[in-house]
Amino acid sequence: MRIGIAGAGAFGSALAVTLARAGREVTLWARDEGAVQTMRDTRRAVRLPDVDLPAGIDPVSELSSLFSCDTILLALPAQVTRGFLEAHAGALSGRTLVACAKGLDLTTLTGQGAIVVESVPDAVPALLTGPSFAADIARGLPTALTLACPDDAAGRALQHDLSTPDLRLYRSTDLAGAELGGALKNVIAIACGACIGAGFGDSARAALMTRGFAEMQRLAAALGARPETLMGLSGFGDLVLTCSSELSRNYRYGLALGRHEDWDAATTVEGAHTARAVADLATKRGLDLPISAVTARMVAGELTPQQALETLINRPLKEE
Ligand SMILES: NC(=O)C1=CN([C@@H]2O[C@H](COP(=O)(O)OP(=O)(O)OC[C@H]3O[C@@H](n4cnc5c(N)ncnc54)[C@H](OP(=O)(O)O)[C@@H]3O)[C@@H](O)[C@H]2O)C=CC1
Ligand SMILES: O=C(CO)COP(=O)(O)O
Repeated sequence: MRIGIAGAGAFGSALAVTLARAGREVTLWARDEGAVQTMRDTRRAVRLPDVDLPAGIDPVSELSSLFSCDTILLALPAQVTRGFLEAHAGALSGRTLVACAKGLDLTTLTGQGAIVVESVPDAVPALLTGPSFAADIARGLPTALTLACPDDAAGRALQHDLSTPDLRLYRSTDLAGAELGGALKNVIAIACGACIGAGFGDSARAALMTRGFAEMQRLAAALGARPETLMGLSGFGDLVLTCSSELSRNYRYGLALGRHEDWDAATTVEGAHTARAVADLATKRGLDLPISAVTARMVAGELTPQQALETLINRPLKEE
């Protein structure tokens, strides 16, 4: 069985590496012909420093090679997934499509699993998410993730196809819960980074993580997720990792906001887009999500971290 991966960024490359090390044949697609040629010539990943590509990985720039795979992992930025799937819906018909991005689509306010369902209705939709840095996976460090697939039988097969000796996959049928956990934690990670960057301290960060998790649960429940999914790897697990490690781009972006430092706009920071989407969803559904709301306003340059803190701490006192 050959596994296709769309996107040879950090995550797509890391997944390709762990799968190929476990003996799977992998077609790794990137849009940039030059990058593909470099990978073929050097057998090194272009977006992951010092990572060798095992022989089982075939880097390609022709979409036809990707579309010949029965199972395709979508490791593109969250705002790119829908356009990619809609443009190629015919060629992707009937495939198993595993969304790997973590973010809500800004135009439709939908998660990555729902995008697969809507864009390619006759595909088998699935989602791979949870606490994992690409660099850790590529180094062969132990990692546990959630594989969500509404079709239990297809999910069981996929769990075996995508698990490796270093990558332990837990199964779920709750696509909505898994996609929301991975997307929403990025917003809270930006808030936590800003908190530490501005010097508000570890206690304040713990409060943001806890109250941020309450917001994640509130929004996810309103959108039909199962509460227990948010308690697992895709929700709580990824929240802990992303809010506490400088390996996270979302957290580092927050640190830069807190320190009033410049940030490279080309870096993938999913939480910046998702913060806006969450603010829109909260307005539409009449939900109170104060940490996400101030984070969206910080990202938009409408609030400084100090103003965001004052907004949160001066809210009316309430029961926990
Ligand atoms: N990095 C990580 O540790 C993890 C990342 N993820 C998630 O994976 C997703 C991707 O992240 P990551 O791989 O790190 O991001 P990167 O920034 O490393 O890579 C993004 C990739 O997407 C490609 N790309 C961007 N726009 C397009 C487009 N319009 N059409 C085709 N390809 C495009 C880029 O190609 P080009 O180089 O040509 O611009 C690049 O190869 C994110 O949602 C992230 O949250 C999940 C878990 C861990
Ligand atoms: O999702 C991730 C860890 O699970 C990667 O986080 P960043 O996108 O913030 O780097």
